[in-house]
This record gives sequence, C-alpha cells and structure tokens, in this order.
Amino acid sequence: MAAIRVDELCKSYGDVRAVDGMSFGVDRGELFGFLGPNGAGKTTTIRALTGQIRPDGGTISVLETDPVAEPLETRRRVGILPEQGSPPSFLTPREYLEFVGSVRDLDPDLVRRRTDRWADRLGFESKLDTLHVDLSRGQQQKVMIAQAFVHEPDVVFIDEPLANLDPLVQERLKRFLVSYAAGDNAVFVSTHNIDVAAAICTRVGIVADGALVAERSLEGDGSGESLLEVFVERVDEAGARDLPTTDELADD
Ligand SMILES: Nc1ncnc2c1ncn2[C@@H]1O[C@H](COP(=O)(O)OP(=O)(O)OP(=O)(O)O)[C@@H](O)[C@H]1O
Repeated sequence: MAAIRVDELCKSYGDVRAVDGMSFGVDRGELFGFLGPNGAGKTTTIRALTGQIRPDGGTISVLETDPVAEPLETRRRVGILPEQGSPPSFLTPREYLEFVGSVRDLDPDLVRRRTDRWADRLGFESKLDTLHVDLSRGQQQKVMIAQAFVHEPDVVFIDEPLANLDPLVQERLKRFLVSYAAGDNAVFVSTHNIDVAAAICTRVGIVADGALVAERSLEGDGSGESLLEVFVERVDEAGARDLPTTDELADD
C-alpha cells in the first residue's frame, strides 16, 4: 500500500481548473519531488492531501486515511510545511513547539529534547526564547521546519523547503531529508528548484496544467538527459507554457 495515493484528483476554483485528473503514488522510503511551473496545481494538490480543501473528484489516501472523510486523522499523522506559513507572532519557538507537541499528545520531555535537537540542527538555539515577531523570515522558516518534524511523522509534505535559508542550513536540511526518507518515511517535496530535486529526490513527478505529465526515477538513471531538459520538454508539450526559444530571447 502506497503511503500517498492520488487517483484522478480534480479541483476547480470557479472557472479555474487548478487540478485536473492528477494521479500518482508515493511509497515509504521515497523522497518524491513535485516539479511544475507557477500555477500548475502543486499547492492545491498538497492542500487536498492534507485535508485543507475538499476535492471536486477523484480519490486520495495518505497513510491509509482519507483526507476528505477524516481530515483531522490525516493531519494528525503527517507533517506539513506550508509554502508561506509563519509561526504565531507572539509565541517563542520553545512555546510554539511545546504547543505543537501537546496537540500531538507527545511527552513534554521528549518535545524538549527534540526542540533542542532541531535548534541545534538548524542553528536557532540563541532564538529559542525570542518572540517570532522579532525573528527574521529565515529564522521563522527554521521553526516551521521543526514543527513539521517534531512528532516524527511517517509522511511529510513540504512546499519549497529551502526558501529563505542560508546555504549552510540548506545543505544540512537536504541531508536530513534524504536520511529521513531512507528511514522508511515518505517525504513529498514541492519545489521549483530543479537542481535541488535532482540532488536529493529518489523520484520526481512533473506537473503541468493540473496533471502529472512525466515521472522519472533518479536512482541509477543513466539516460544522460538532464532533469531540466525533461521538465522543459514535458511542460512545453502540455502547452502550459509558451517557452521562448533561445533565438527569441536574443531578439528581446
Ligand atoms: N483560492 C483560490 N482561488 C482561486 N484560484 C486559485 C486559488 N488557489 C489557487 N488558485 C488557482 O489555481 C491554479 C493552481 O494554483 P496552485 O497554487 O495550486 O499552483 P502551484 O503549482 O502551487 O503554483 P506556484 O508554483 O506558483 O506556487 C492557479 O491558476 C491559481 O491561480
């Protein structure tokens, strides 16, 4: 049984078909990259899989829960790092992670230990008792990463994981994500950063116009065709983007 299963998912906002017949699966042990141009339907898919919006059609399951019928149960079992989420302004990182731990019924001592470990891993030890409102965007992002993992979920959804992080922390986080997936967890990463996806993902799915248009395993791949080439070719074929040729760019 796949950790994440999506079958013919559809979701429209008024006349806009944000997701239109999306299908794919992700197994435990995979670090799955979800790549696609702006507006392709990536965030909408994550929001459906984490019980935040109700799809118009199709079936989805996450860790054998149904995010449509039992959204709270799905959310209890997964970690979510939203693209533009921020921690509550007038709590400190320590207070917020304690709160997240209590909502998830974790032992307070365990939460304290994990809080210290995350602060050390991402380098925000000196900010643990500073109000979020007084933290930089990158420091807030580190706290959001910690809250997504504090309960050590079997499935984690991450929208643009490396946004706002300095290069040292990016490297640490990339290594962590690889080892976390290898520990029999499913890590689902939506990103525009093709180089990052190529470096850390075990498999990628390319999304255009609300559907998966290509899938590619990155383990032991010997085709020589770069992920960027596959991305441009498939997104272009799907008609999602009228990409200019090099000559057209030179004419501008
Ligand atoms: N709440 C909303 N109301 C109306 N339209 C929406 C809403 N959310 C998303 N859309 C539209 O649905 C489509 C898919 O949006 P979505 O945010 O899922 O794309 P995305 O792939 O995550 O894009 P990006 O890479 O730019 O974050 C877009 O055309 C967007 O304008």
